[in-house]
Formats: sequence, C-alpha cells, structure tokens
Amino acid sequence: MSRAVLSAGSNVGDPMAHLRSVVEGFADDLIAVSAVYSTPPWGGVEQDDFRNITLVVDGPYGARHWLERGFELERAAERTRDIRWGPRTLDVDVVTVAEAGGVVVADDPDLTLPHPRAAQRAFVLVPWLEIEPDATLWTPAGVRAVADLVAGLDTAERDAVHPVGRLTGADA
Ligand SMILES: Nc1ncnc2c1ncn2[C@@H]1O[C@H](COP(=O)(O)OP(=O)(O)OP(=O)(O)O)[C@@H](O)[C@H]1O
Ligand SMILES: Nc1nc2c(c(=O)[nH]1)N=C(CO)CN2
Repeated sequence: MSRAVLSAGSNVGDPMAHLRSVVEGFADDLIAVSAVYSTPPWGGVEQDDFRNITLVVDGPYGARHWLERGFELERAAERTRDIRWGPRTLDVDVVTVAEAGGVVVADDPDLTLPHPRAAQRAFVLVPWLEIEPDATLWTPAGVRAVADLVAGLDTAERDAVHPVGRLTGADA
C-alpha cells in the first residue's frame, strides 16, 4: 500500500491529450489532480512552455509500481529520450511516496525518492500546493512545507506558472 505524488509534463504534440492519458491511466487509484498549468521550461533548454499537472494516487502497490505505470504511459505517448530536460511528449515523475512506515527514501538511480529536484521546481510545487495545501516534502535539509518551498522560489518563475484549464469537467 502506498500513496504517491506524481508530476506529469508535456510540451510536444497535444499536451492536453497527453496529460489526459495520465489521468485516465491512474484513474482507478486517483485521489486528486490539479488544474493544468502553463509553465516556463525549467533546466535551461530553450523550448516551448510546458503544460503540467500534479496528481495524488493511492493503491495496494509498492513505490516502484508508480514509476513503471508512468513509463508505460510515456511509451504510449511515444516519448523519446533525446536532450536532458529537453522537449517531450510526456514525462511522468514520482515526486514522493509514503508507505505505512513513513516517507520512502531511496538512492537508487532508477528510482530516487523523494525526487531530488522537486523542491526547486515551481512546475511541481505550485500545482501540488493547489491540491494539498498542507503537504510536506522530505529534503536532505529536513522536512519542508510545500507552501514554504513555493514561497522561497524565484518570484518571476513562480508567477509564470499559472492555471490554464482542467482535465475534468466540461473541457475533459
Ligand atoms: N523519482 C523518480 N521519478 C521518475 N524517474 C526517476 C526517479 N528517480 C530516478 N528516475 C530515473 O530517472 C531516469 C530519467 O528519467 P527522465 O528521462 O524522465 O528524466 P528527466 O525528466 O529528463 O529529468 P529529471 O530526472 O530531472 O526529471 C529514468 O530512467 C528513471 O528511472
Ligand atoms: N516547465 C517544465 N520544465 C521542465 C519539465 C516540465 O515538466 N515542466 N520537465 C523537464 C524534464 O524533466 C525539464 N523541464
């Protein structure tokens, strides 16, 4: 049994359709999904803005299950790995996982938990804060409130992340 926070992003092809495939792919275990946010590219590669969502899922699985389900959805979106932090049809990252014993901490290059760059990413934190205002993130510097991490981000970067629609409801 585990509960995971996932981040999905797309800036190639039809980003709304790719993000919808993620919500559909996790529908059976979905607890919450944020609005779709327009986000400037993080990581220094010049490319189109992304569309991002953050999801909370919960189910009778171990942490690795969430990564593997994400890979399946990336494959279905014909995701290729070309440039690090470059354009992509779909990226699904596992931000953090909690099991009965607490937050899962893992150093495996295939699955590092919590995601080592999540605390610096407005495109992860701002949508996450929308669906879990009291969320905390384990970081090597200690447990931090996501609200505090967001408050500490570069203002221009944070303010550039804004909701542009929803995947549920009328425009789903
Ligand atoms: N928490 C995690 N979530 C998703 N992938 C992870 C995680 N930890 C390690 N990985 C590994 O990272 C590898 C590269 O993933 P990917 O190509 O999506 O990276 P990226 O999205 O370009 O960069 P970043 O890792 O900074 O998000 C994958 O093979 C995956 O096994
Ligand atoms: N805004 C934004 N920037 C990114 C994203 C993403 O999903 N959104 N994914 C990346 C690959 O990890 C690199 N940069």
